[in-house]
Amino acid sequence: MVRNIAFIGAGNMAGAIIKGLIAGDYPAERIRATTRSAESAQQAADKLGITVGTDNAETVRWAEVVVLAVKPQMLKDTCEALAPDLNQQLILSVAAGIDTRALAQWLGDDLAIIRSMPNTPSQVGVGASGLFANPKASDSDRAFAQQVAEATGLCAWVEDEALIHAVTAVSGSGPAYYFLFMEAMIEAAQKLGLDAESARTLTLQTALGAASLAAGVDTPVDQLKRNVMSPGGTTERAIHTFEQGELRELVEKAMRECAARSESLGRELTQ
Ligand SMILES: NC(=O)C1=CN([C@@H]2O[C@H](COP(=O)(O)OP(=O)(O)OC[C@H]3O[C@@H](n4cnc5c(N)ncnc54)[C@H](OP(=O)(O)O)[C@@H]3O)[C@@H](O)[C@H]2O)C=CC1
Ligand SMILES: O=C(O)[C@@H]1CCC=N1
Repeated sequence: MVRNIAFIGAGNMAGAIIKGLIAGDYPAERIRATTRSAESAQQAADKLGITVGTDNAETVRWAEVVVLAVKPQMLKDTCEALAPDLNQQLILSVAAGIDTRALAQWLGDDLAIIRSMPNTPSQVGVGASGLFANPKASDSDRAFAQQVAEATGLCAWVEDEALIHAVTAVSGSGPAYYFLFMEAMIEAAQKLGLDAESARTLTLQTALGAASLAAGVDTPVDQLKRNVMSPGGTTERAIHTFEQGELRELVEKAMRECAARSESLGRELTQ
């Protein structure tokens, strides 16, 4: 299914999705985007190979699908300015925290609105998105949103919108947790004596290998972990150190904080 898609915002997240779509052979001439400044529009156009302008109204009138990809703090003003130019386009919002009820209030009550919580690995085709559709979205709207999400990776639907907060804590923000872990491993590897390049490549390949293995076999991750841990061996000492440092509790706490921030962001910005 090919529809004219307008991205309002062409930053990190929109750029990741657009790159994924184009890599999956979605026709570039059916994708346009806007930014605030002519300078950033030019930069995004050069980077993405699509038309990028600064005229939201014109771009939205051209579109059949409008993807809201500005920061949540900008969303209310952006939506209210767009509302007069909407004519039953499907709305896809990637903004954290802002629910479909608020979006409908700002954009128009009758609109089909689908929220997507994607992540930046979408730009290399390994994204993970959570999707929620309001009741106005048709099966074909849902199919289109799923097609966009699957062009950049995999997706899962939630039927309770509140679960988008949980999706944000897992996959939306999740890449940053792994990047932090990689950063910490690279730093520690250098303290153990490896040069910077070896520290980096060995860390990244290990992350890639572990994720590929976990995704590629049916074995549960705790068993995969045990497969690395020889009794009385080296890994056991490292894992024991993580457990003693209450890594699990810390991960749960961090993810609860993330979901709570998604909720409070929504409350703050939709009052
Ligand atoms: N980054 C991530 O990992 C994820 C982000 N998200 C969500 O994606 C959304 C965008 O985040 P991100 O891509 O990181 O943000 P960026 O700051 O990278 O991009 C924001 C973009 O919005 C543009 N913009 C701002 N105001 C307007 C406007 N009124 N009209 C048109 N364009 C406008 C900016 O243009 P200019 O440069 O000219 O200001 C810029 O291109 C957020 O709502 C975030 O919650 C969701 C999942 C993951
Ligand atoms: O940090 C944020 O608010 C956005 C939403 C999910 C990932 N980045």
